[in-house]
Amino acid sequence: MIYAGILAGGKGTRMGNVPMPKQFLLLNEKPIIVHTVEKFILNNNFEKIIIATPKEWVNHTNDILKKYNIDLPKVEVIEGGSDRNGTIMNICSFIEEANGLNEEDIVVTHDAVRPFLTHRIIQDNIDQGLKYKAVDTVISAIDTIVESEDGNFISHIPRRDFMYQGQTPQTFNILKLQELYNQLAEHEKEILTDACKIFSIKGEEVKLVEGEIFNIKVTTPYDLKVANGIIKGSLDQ
Ligand SMILES: Nc1ccn([C@@H]2O[C@H](COP(=O)(O)OP(=O)(O)OP(=O)(O)O)[C@@H](O)[C@H]2O)c(=O)n1
Ligand SMILES: O=P(O)(O)OC[C@@H](O)[C@@H](O)[C@@H](O)CO
Repeated sequence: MIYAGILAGGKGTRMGNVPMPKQFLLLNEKPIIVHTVEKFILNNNFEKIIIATPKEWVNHTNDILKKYNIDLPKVEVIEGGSDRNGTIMNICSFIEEANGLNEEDIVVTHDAVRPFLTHRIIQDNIDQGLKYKAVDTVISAIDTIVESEDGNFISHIPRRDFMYQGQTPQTFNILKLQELYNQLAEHEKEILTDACKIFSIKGEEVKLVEGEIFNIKVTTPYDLKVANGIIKGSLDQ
């Protein structure tokens, strides 16, 4: 079966002094998370869409799903984990307890705060996720990427045509993801900036699908301004 996991378990500390985690802030009069969930509801392939939020925001999330008429039987709100990968693992455990797991089951995980993903990106993740055990959504690096181990001097400049920037969705075979995550030592978990790295540090292949430059992650107050610009631009067209 095909599941969606919406990662909304963060506190949004880089957004600064705002009254609620950024996924609940309004973008064109609608919470960011609602924009995101609506994109997933439009794809009929999902058995369940599981949203994971901080414990104290579960009720609020259910309330806003009702308010925007997306409180469908296939949408579930659960408690997230203490870090992003912990949230993904909570979603996998929820699926396992609710429906059991078999070899073919996949989960399309997505940052709640990337509201501009497209139907094409979701479908490419599903199609490739059914063929490969892990899938990452990426765009080609635009700037030259400079590596510095001490923050003072360049240690390496990799070839830009080999460089990409990771976005989400990231899609996984659920049993394989659980197997690899459970093999990780604590020091390995600490260096994970996303879930595809769970596969890559274990030498497992991760298939790439093409993202979009506008599939931004709302992380800082500046990003919220950009996001408002993107929405306004799409309404003007
Ligand atoms: N324990 C966590 C931490 C993060 N996330 C989610 O992962 C996505 C991307 O993470 P990030 O932008 O870093 O979100 P925050 O952790 O909320 O932000 P910050 O690091 O600024 O506190 C967000 O949708 C966030 O809600 C999550 O589901 N569970
Ligand atoms: O929490 P951070 O912003 O450091 O990293 C999270 C991201 O790596 C992850 O959410 C994906 O968006 C892939 O970029």
